[in-house]
Amino acid sequence: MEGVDSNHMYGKELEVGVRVVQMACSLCQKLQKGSVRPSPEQVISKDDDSPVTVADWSVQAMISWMLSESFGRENVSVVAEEDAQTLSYNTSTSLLASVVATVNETLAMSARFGLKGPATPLGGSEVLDAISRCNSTGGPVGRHWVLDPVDGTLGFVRGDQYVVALALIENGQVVVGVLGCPNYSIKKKLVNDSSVLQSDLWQEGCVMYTSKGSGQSWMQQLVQGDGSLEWPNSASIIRVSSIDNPVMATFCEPVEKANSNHSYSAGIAHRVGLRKQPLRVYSMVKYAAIARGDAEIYMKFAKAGYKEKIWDHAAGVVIVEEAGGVVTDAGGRPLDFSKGVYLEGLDRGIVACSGVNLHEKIIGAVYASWDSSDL
Ligand SMILES: Nc1ncnc2c1ncn2[C@@H]1O[C@H](COP(=O)(O)O)[C@@H](OP(=O)(O)O)[C@H]1O
Ligand SMILES: [Mg+2]
Repeated sequence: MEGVDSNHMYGKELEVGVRVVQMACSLCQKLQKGSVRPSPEQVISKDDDSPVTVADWSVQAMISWMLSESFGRENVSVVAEEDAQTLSYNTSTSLLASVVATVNETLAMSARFGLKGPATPLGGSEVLDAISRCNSTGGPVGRHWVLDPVDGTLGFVRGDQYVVALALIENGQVVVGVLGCPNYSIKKKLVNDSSVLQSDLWQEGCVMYTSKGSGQSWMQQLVQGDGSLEWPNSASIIRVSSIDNPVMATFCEPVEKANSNHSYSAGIAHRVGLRKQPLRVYSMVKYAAIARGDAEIYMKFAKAGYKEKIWDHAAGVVIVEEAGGVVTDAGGRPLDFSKGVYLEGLDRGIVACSGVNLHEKIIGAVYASWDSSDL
């Protein structure tokens, strides 16, 4: 029951990745708990209408700074969701001050997570610089970290599921994946009733991680209260579900209709004989649910023209694969992380399954039904 140690390939990258994601989860929980939960005016709408909060910027700044410290600034290329533009406006002084305070409060706890923080607190320009350094566009050559500081920002704002997702891509392949799931308890299963996800589960979240080729994915508890992170640690190995009968299988999909066509996935579900109601969950927690066997299928069919970004999938895909699952586009081909910020060439949608039998059935149903759909 021991997690990977530093002799393992990508050992240092994985170790630093888990430590910073644990720290980021702690940051998010502090913001989400009680009084400092973002009020509506603290949730800013981006150009694509998706929300961004102090948590998104603070996590990105903190992780960017830590990666630079750990691996050397000149060696670190980060592809991440946020930029520093809004925060740099003259009208954003108080927003920037909140981000700087949050980042410094978190960095001050570095030792508990086995990391070294700055000698003196970071100033505004250092925080802005750490955020804007994450402007790499990735690509087929070299090492690129891929970060979604808060995936499922809507879930975060609503006190529901969200994740901190960090991955490392090397020469176009995802080689390390870390998913911090602050509201996804190690013990409790996901249910459709979001009222069960309220405050009693805070502090019981988990972090999942893997490195490519290890043949295993791990799960550990979030560091609690004033606790500290041990490494190597007592993480548990997680495996996908062994259910391959569609009648018994659970499928999950995005909560938001705008992000995936619910009626098309319902048609696929009917065709392959799935009986259970879909489990609608925000964020990459859907990948986490497949990896640890809480669900068997994840389907996402975005509107034509929407281009999936690598940070919304990289960490989840490698964790599901190493836990024994299969992830492809809806045409059955592997996702291509080598083309830059987007999953270029993605065929119709994304299908993640606990095993090949269910996966073949879903892909077959897509081929059989696509032409008669309005997608
Ligand atoms: N129109 C759209 N279609 C599909 N996915 C979208 C979308 N608009 C945003 N998304 C992505 O869907 C993610 C949320 O996933 P889900 O719907 O599964 O919870 C968002 O991540 P962020 O919350 O990090 O912006 C965003 O990247
Ligand atoms: Mg996202």
